[in-house]
Amino acid sequence: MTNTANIENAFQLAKERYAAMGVDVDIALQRIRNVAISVHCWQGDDVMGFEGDEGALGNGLAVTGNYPGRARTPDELREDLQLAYSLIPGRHRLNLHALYGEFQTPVDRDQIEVEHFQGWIDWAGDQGVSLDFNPSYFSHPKAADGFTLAHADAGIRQFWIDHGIASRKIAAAMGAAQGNPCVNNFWVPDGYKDVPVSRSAPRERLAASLDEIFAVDLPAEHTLDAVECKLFGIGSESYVVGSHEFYMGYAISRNKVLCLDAGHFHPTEVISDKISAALMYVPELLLHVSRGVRWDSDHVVTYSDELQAIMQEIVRGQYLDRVHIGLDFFDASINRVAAWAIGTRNALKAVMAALLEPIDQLQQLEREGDYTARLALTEELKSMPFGAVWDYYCQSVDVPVGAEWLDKVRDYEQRVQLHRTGDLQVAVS
Ligand SMILES: C[C@H](O)[C@H](O)[C@@H](O)C(=O)CO
Ligand SMILES: [Mn+2]
Repeated sequence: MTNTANIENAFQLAKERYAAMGVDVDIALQRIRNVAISVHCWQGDDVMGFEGDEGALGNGLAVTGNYPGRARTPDELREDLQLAYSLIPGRHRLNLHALYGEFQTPVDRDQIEVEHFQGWIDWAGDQGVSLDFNPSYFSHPKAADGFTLAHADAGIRQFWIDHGIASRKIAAAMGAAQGNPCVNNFWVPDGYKDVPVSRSAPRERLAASLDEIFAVDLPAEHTLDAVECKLFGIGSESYVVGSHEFYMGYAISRNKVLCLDAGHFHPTEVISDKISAALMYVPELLLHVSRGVRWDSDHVVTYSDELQAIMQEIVRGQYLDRVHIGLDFFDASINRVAAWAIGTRNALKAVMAALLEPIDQLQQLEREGDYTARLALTEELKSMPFGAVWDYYCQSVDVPVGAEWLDKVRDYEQRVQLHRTGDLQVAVS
């Protein structure tokens, strides 16, 4: 058990150390309270959704592991999310995929409507959580050959165009209900396993399909369209239609939000270096903070160098109001609520560490060419008592300090998750 007074004392000492460096810890604490992470619903149920078809996950996405306790219904997922949010300091968002609608009868993707998400909208209102959204271009018979919006068949393309249009209406309704924009992110898996002989034709079709989807302007205060690029996927190893260059150009020319997923580039390439460059040309960014291990494996986010670099870039560049921070991982080999808690707490810890840097001083040293001091100070920062500030923040907002949150997950696992045996799909006949 942590001791409240010890945490307070450690915090006061840490505050003095930071003040000596020119950092006002109280300002950092005020700022972190306004950082809302978009927590992805799909970690809770292994990206299965509630369409009732028990269809296998497909189109480049794969979840491995068989840890018990997967959420099988919207109510179970909401209950799990409520526990996760209670373990994470601050007020955060929920990122919902279209296949998580609540359907009483089978509803195909081109027919989804706001009513199928009303349960989520009501729940989010009650919880004080804002929603983000995504059309789902995977795990569907009309995506079985790996193509959707870039399909050579006009009928299949139209089906997916209609899905995209439907998703925008739902996102706009969510934004109107919550009073802030719902970011609606388009990830389209289309690509070839082997080397294509026309790389241009699918790209031309994808651009034309997206243009049709985005033809109607929707109020920016309700919804923002984002587009997510990818280098390769399972089954699209040789060619992905929506590559980085494709979507960078698309987002710039159509004034869209560009989504950068940390797992969607060559393993030696990092998105931390792309943020400032992309923000020179696109209005806003959406990040999918993820962790690729050798490939886009969507491992739970850890407190890695790259996670720290991403948050440093956002804070150092004063981009907190232009970057939407979302998460994207799915691990079925550990407790799924714990996965959310670990990944989201890490993302926030990295934001907090970035907020505790003496940025003006560091940037002045750089301008003056004093790279010796720049390196010396950035290295000293690594052993500053940032953990004491983080613990105090958790305590001050009544969230478990340190690994205390794990006891709550263990208790919930025993009482609730381990009783979820078998697949209990919503009744869709
Ligand atoms: C389920 C998500 O939309 C998906 O993970 C996508 O964002 C992605 O990153 C695909 O590789
Ligand atoms: Mn992603």
